[in-house]
Amino acid sequence: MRIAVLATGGTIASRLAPDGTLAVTDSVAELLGNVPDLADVEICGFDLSRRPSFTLTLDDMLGTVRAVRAKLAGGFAGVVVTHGTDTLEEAAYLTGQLTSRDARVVLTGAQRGADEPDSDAARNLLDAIRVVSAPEPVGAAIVLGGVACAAVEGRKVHTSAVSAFSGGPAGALALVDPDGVLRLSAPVRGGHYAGRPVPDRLPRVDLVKLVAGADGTHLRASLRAGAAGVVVEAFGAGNAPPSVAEAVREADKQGVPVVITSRTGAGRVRPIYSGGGADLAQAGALFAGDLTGSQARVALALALALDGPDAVPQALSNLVEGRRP
Ligand SMILES: NC(=O)C[C@H](N)C(=O)O
Repeated sequence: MRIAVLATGGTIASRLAPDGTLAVTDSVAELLGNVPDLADVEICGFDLSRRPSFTLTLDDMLGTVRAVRAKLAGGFAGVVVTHGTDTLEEAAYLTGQLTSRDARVVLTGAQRGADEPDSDAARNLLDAIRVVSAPEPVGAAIVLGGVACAAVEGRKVHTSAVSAFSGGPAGALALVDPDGVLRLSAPVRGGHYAGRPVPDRLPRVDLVKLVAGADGTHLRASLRAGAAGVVVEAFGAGNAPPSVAEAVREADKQGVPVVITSRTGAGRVRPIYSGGGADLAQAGALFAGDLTGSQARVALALALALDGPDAVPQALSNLVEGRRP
């Protein structure tokens, strides 16, 4: 089986500089230098960039998705992307929606630089290759710390631990260790835009997190900055005070969709509270099920780019429910 490894940078390709900071240094050849030969797996490496992921935009990530698709179309059975973990969840959500749900595509990274004595860099890359080349495809996934979770479910949940990614309520797709891959479940969502061209660029979509006492200031600032959509990480089951609902009404009048998620990070948002979520819905806000704020932001950008503003409510509901067109 031929596997392409696409390197974009991140800690997995970083080393300690003399001043104690981490900087991206390694090429894909150096990353692959630590990977032992695996029976029946031929690996080809490609350098896409050498950047920490906190500098990447969604448009940069679209470039990675184009490269993934090109390798799959060009005869590779699977693709591994090495990536910084800080924004891996955005890259994975984009990749997972723009490639088939059961594609052999795995994103990985590391939490400790390649030259730290207890680095997880080499192990994670090897695990990613094990998962992407497993006899039974696991589906588009994030692999770190011995766990595979669906690309469209994963979120970074720890700043420094090697088990930094969780599939959230959807859980794990598989466990991976030197004995191989133990499949646990199949992805239920993802692949929604697998049959569509990768957009040239994505519109600006902002994410506004609410704190106690918050008002509509930040939502209005996003409107002034030209956002084509805004996601709000609201309280609890999707609540916000009346001053935010007022700003939602203004956005609605301007034709800018506002999407409600929860800052809790798990569970569904529902417009059930009078003076809270019910008023947001009445003001025109859409509710994004159980998507996290950063997942909903990428989902909304994709929906605006590929379905158009009028179709956003239906597209968002399909993305939340995992319905494919
Ligand atoms: N662990 C990591 O990869 C974090 C790094 N700052 C990055 O996202 O590029």
